[in-house]
Amino acid sequence: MNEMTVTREEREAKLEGMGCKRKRVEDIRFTQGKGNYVDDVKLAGMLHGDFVRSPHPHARIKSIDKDKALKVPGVLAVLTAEDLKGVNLAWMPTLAGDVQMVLADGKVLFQNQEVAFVVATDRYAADDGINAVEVEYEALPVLIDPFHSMDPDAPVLREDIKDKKDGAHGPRKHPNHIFEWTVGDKDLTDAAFRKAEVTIKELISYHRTHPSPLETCQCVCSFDKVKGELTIWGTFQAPHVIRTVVALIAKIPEHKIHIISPDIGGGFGNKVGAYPGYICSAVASIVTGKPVKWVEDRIENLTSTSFARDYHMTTEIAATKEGKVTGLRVHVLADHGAFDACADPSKWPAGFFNIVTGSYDFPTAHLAVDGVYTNKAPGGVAYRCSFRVTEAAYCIERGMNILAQKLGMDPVELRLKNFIRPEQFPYHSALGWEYDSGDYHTAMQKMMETVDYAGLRREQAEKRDAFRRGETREIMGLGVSFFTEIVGAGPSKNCDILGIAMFDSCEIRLHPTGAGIARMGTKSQGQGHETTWAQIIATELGIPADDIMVEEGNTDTAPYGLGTYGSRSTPVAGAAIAMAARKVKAKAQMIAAYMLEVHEDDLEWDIDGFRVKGLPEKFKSMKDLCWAAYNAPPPGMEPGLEAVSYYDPPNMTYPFGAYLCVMDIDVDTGVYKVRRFYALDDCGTRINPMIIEGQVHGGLTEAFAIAMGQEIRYDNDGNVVTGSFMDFFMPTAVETPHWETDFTVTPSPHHPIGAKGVGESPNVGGVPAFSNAVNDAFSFLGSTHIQMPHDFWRNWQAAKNLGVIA
Ligand code: PCD
Ligand SMILES: [Cu+]
Repeated sequence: MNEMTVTREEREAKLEGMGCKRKRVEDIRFTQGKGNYVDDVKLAGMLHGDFVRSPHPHARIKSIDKDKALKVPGVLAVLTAEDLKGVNLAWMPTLAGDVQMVLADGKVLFQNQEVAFVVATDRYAADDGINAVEVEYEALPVLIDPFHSMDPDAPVLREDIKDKKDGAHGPRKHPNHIFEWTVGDKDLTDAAFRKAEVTIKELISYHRTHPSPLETCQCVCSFDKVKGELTIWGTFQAPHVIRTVVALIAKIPEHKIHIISPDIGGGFGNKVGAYPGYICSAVASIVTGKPVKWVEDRIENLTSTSFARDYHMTTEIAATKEGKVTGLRVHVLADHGAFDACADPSKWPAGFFNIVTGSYDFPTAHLAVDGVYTNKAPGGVAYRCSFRVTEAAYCIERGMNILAQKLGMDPVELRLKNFIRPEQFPYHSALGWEYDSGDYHTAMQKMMETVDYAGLRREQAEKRDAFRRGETREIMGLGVSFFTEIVGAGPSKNCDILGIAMFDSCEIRLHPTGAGIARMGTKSQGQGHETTWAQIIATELGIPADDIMVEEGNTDTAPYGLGTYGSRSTPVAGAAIAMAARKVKAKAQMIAAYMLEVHEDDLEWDIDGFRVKGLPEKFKSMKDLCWAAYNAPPPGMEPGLEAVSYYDPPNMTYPFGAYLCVMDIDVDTGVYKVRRFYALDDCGTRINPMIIEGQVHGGLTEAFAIAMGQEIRYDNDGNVVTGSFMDFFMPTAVETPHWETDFTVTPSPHHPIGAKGVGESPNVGGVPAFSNAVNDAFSFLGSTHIQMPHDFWRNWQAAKNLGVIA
């Protein structure tokens, strides 16, 4: 038989299945400039829309005069909130149960808020039109500091709900209060603190930042009046959700809405939410009968679409003298900006922040989160954050270091002492999660051995002595972080978006010659799904990955799914892919049994086909079975070979990792050098090790950016002072450190292929590693906690505050 002349290894290798460092198939077009992005969509007669934006962070709108703008050559329409009211679209629902202005209705609440939408024949005309719109504002007092948002005399921001006593998540304490969310056992935790031998308390702030993908948010809307159909090409991470939301709010039947996410130039959570640009373009297309394109510029992206973080976490840990943790108490003040447009699953006002107990066995914990309004842009969940997990990991990883310092213990030793032990999995955390699997000690041990942790600590001790003797002005920091992520939203029992359950899907159709197409409800924005999804199918079905075309992002053809964010694609859609493949395989097995004239149970799977147990020469390859499925199926069986799976995961997955950053800081200038960065990730079964490495490199670079300088900062008057790449730190290859990656493999017990997500992990674990390195460097000078971002200026400032420079 032909198959027998090649070795099993060769047959296996030819598939390029799971575990293979398969080259990214999408990069063939990306590296040749042949990607097809939203801005590449150019339709006949297409118009361009752009926004008049508010220079004021808080002001009443006294009047909007569009007359002059409408006289500008090329300008066809100017939309304001008054126009949108006619179609009931002046406000839109947010994913967090709040409502948000599409165009400023009576007042503006943050700088650069959308006030009017100008539609013109080209972008230049639209811009001239914008300059000609006359808006009269009456400035109002500005609220920027979240710690003052609930002051008795604070300006009331949301007049639309000022008398509403109840919000989407329970009672409100103040007109600027959004929600209070509490989890855990308060009495037990308070008791643990009363009994504690050692406690720490620190305000740990995670500043506001922004995902700023290379490609900004954009769309092209085209309404066909004759058919009554609306087609939208957009930078959507979740195309099906957009379709359902458009159907619900625009009252267009869902089958007459076509959402297409073409190639996307990075998403990072920025492209999950719904923005005024989408609604205004759709309305403009309906009004003008022409396609309308809207493309955000960089400043608009940084200042008005989904920000990230802005969590202020008062963190307390109780412990014994020996360093065993006995309780955790955290209060978070969450700054949501002008509207609560957080993209968490709807039931979770603070996302999965209750993963804040981290990798440690806390017998009890209590968490309270207060969300408040300020005069800042809305958003909240984006930037490799998987629903506030980055904030939680930063909180506990800084907290553990602060505790170690107080106990005079090494931060690694403290962690080893408190880790959840392998035999405790599945582990029930004090704040309500069930961790699926983990082996933290092994991962930490591997990190320590690889980097020679003990040797690094000795070197640090010598350097500190030399510093004290005045022989050097450089201090050395070792930043340890050990994170546990929670990804794969999610089980419909606890996750939905506006009532839409968070399953995901895959449809596989094999063609007669043994090639096929697979479609999912997810949407790659650069992650490489076209490569990795085919690898899962290759291993499951014995068809070379090269013979499988992966298609995502078209709601007309893809099965319904919730999209790509929160590292959910591998845990949820990845499972659906395996399940759909197994359905296909079950049918193929029946066909093989018929062709080989044996009972199905007498067959065994062998790399790329079925063989009769004990009779190795009796074999049918998957390729043979594809042909037979269409052209010679067993009597009574319907032809064809395809299947679809909608997968509702039983639990989330809990990837983890051990990171170490070695940093040197010159105290006189604040200039830091990242000497070494080691990242060990455990994401269970690894589909493509090269893609994982790329994901980790990208995520660490973002973590470096955030920890070491990137910030969306407002001055006291409400001006965004970091609204362009002139001021917003965007590391290039020059600043970016070298990354060392490593791994352990602890499969997820409930996932069909044992895989956990990985895309977000490096940001979750990376930020605390950098921040702990800086803090560790300064700790021997008497400092406990220095605020991020740790740019040169702040490091220099820290040295000054500690009295080491005059
Ligand atoms: N075990 C394992 C896992 C995983 N993987 C791979 O890796 C990746 C990833 O994955 P994941 O983790 O599952 O995730 P996804 O879902 O897919 O994605 C998402 C993520 O992803 C990341 N990464 C990235 N990359 C790129 N390039 N771009 C972008 O944009 C991005 N973004 C970011 C973010 S931010 Mo959010 O949205 O915030 O929530 S979330 C996120 C893909 O490809 C996959 O397949 C493998 O291989 N294996
Ligand atoms: Cu996220």
